[in-house]
Amino acid sequence: MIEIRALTKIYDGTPAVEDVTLTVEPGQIAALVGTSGSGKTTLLRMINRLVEPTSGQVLIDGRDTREGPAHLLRRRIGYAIQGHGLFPHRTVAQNIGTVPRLLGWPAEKIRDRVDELLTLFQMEPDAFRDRMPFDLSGGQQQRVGVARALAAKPDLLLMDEPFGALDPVIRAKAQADLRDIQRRLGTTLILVTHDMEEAVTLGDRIAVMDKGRLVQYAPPSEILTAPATPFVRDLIGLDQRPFHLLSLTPAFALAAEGHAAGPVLPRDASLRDALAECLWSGRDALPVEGGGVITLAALRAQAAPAARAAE
Ligand SMILES: Nc1ncnc2c1ncn2[C@@H]1O[C@H](COP(=O)(O)OP(=O)(O)OP(=O)(O)O)[C@@H](O)[C@H]1O
Repeated sequence: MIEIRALTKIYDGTPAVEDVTLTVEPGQIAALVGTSGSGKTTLLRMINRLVEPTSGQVLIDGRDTREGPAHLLRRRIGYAIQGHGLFPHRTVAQNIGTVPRLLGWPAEKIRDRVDELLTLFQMEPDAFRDRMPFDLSGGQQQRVGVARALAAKPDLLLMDEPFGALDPVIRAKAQADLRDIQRRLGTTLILVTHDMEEAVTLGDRIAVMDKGRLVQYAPPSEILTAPATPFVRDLIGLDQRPFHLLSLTPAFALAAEGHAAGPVLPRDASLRDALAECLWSGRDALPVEGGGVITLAALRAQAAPAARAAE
């Protein structure tokens, strides 16, 4: 469990982060959102002490992160940033093996771990382990960056806009992969993002920052339907609210008795995907993989009442 208590960072008399308190339960994803300059990166970097707090505390599983040297703390915490930050003159395998090597893992164990992670990220180990970063596509570099952050099996992973540079298709895939891997490994994840859709689909809870302060910390559905301040409402974007709400629910959860013609919707597709498919194919109902159908009327009901309740 990550406990952030009254954390503050002051630069030249101006607070970048002010009195932030929040807890992230083990195995959960917290998404940090807010306008540019609201203190998200500073907050994230105080957790692994890349930035030293002016005051306040961070506890990881009850232990104050100020106990012991910062570089040892950082070996226990995965960290992935936008633009991946790979070492350009090291192979994919050397990049992924960076922290295990620092921790003194035997060479064979590191090799196995590198291959395991490459396989997990759907990059054939024989084809990729000896490549250099410049030989990879942007999406592959990004996945190697995340694999490197996960290499030493950290219980905690910090990510700062990890998918910011990716095109929408690769981005959606990378997000799905991350969620899958995070669930499988039980990693606690704190993620900075500019993208509300990413925060809604990945976050168990969303932390909204405004001018260095935490203004709301709640599950996505609550942020969307009961924004705590006008700032949070603006950040969500009122016109996007129904779509964000639909993104929260997988298709199988709304599938009801009935019959519908045409191609089947994957059971894990979101209701937003279902709406897009209805509109695009001109159908009023879609069959869902594994049984049942989703109707346009059900999608409308799902998107609307919660949105109206927030008015
Ligand atoms: N090393 C520093 N020295 C002085 N001021 C800093 C430093 N780092 C950050 N700041 C200031 O602290 C504030 C918060 O910055 P931070 O990078 O945490 O915001 P952010 O929400 O991550 O922004 P963005 O979304 O643009 O990355 C900004 O006003 C920034 O200028």
